Amino acid sequence: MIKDSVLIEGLTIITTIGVYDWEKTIKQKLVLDLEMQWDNKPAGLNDDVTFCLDYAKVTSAIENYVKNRQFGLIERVAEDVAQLIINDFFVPRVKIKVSKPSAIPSAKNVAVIIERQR
Ligand SMILES: Nc1nc2c(c(=O)[nH]1)N=C([C@H](O)[C@@H](O)CO)CN2
Repeated sequence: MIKDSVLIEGLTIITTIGVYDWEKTIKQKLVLDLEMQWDNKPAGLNDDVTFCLDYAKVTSAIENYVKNRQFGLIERVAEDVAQLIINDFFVPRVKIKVSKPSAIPSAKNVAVIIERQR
């Protein structure tokens, strides 16, 4: 059982997100927090980037995917990003929090959290 992970925290992406018509004509901020299960031992022992889950490459893939699409629910963003990480980066398990901090003026934040595995 692998207990190691790679994190990406506070990843801010501006995109088209929301269920209402007025939201489909504007861009809003999402913030993603990710915990990706990964065995960090080979990378650590060899000090070799080829063994690691490269958080820079994962970040670029997520940014390119999310900012160039239109979504209704933040749940959909979470599901799509989970599948991208599992399928393209061979991550066995991922936990994702998607926040939409501007959604509810009287709330500091709203978010969903999902966990998915290959
Ligand atoms: N669980 C969710 N509830 C709501 C969402 C959502 O994405 N997930 N979205 C909206 C609207 O788009 C809202 O953000 C507009 O302020 C409402 N509820």
